[in-house]
Amino acid sequence: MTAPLLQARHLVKRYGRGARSVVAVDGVDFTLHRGEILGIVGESGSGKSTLGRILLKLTAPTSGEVWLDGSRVDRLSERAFRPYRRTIQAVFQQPQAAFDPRWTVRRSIEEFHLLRGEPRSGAAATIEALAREVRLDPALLDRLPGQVSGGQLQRLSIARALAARPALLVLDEPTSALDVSIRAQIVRLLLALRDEERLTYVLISHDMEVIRAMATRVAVMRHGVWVEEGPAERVLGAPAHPYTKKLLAAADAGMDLIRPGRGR
Ligand SMILES: Nc1ncnc2c1ncn2[C@@H]1O[C@H](COP(=O)(O)OP(=O)(O)OP(=O)(O)O)[C@@H](O)[C@H]1O
Repeated sequence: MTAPLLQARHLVKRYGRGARSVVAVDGVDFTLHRGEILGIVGESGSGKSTLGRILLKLTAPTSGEVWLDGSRVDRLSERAFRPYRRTIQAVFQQPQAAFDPRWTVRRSIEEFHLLRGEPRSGAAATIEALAREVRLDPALLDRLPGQVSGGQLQRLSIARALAARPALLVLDEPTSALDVSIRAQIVRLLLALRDEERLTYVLISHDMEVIRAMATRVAVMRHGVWVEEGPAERVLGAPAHPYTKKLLAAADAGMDLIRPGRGR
């Protein structure tokens, strides 16, 4: 068996101090192997995004460890972490955040590509190939972010993440801002890319349908704690924890019990 791609060891994140502090992540442990899709579900405020941000090194854990590709990375300086920025990339709910509204999407992807240390020569061909990878006409690259649809912009943000040739994508509510009809297309695209690019995903979603369609493993998070974790079929088909049962029943009844927060 190959070494795990990602490991979390007893991660804790506390925001603030004293009586008013919030423990957003409360002792999370897991090991993720290549090719897996780990779905993380839980109500709004359960700590899913905070966990994703710790993995991406966008926020530091209060305690605990993150191991990427066999190396401990949570204590590294930004400079020392730079090579790992290629390994782990993110796709967020609002694709607009990945693009400068004044630039063509080509320029935003190109800048990102250069930031990742890729040479300028060949960048244009690479970026057009990336557009095709996400099943878009490269002509769209010359538009501003406001001149493409939400679904197209999410595809472009996936292309931007792929520009780094990552091994792992943290997908934080990647379909939640999209129309229902577009969601299925993005799910199909992400599944196809996982196979084509041998990717591994951490998938944060409040949408049980998306989790059902994609996850190979599911973790259920409540108040910062993983109350249940296991193979997707088992957790979704025969949940053991009462909270998981409650979430699944709410999803079956069409209730949006775990709607994600917006605008943070
Ligand atoms: N920067 C911050 N400062 C203080 N508290 C925060 C901060 N970010 C998140 N929190 C708090 O930490 C807890 C977990 O939030 P988090 O956004 O990780 O949950 P979530 O499960 O992703 O929620 P949602 O689905 O609504 O995005 C919440 O109580 C939230 O209010």
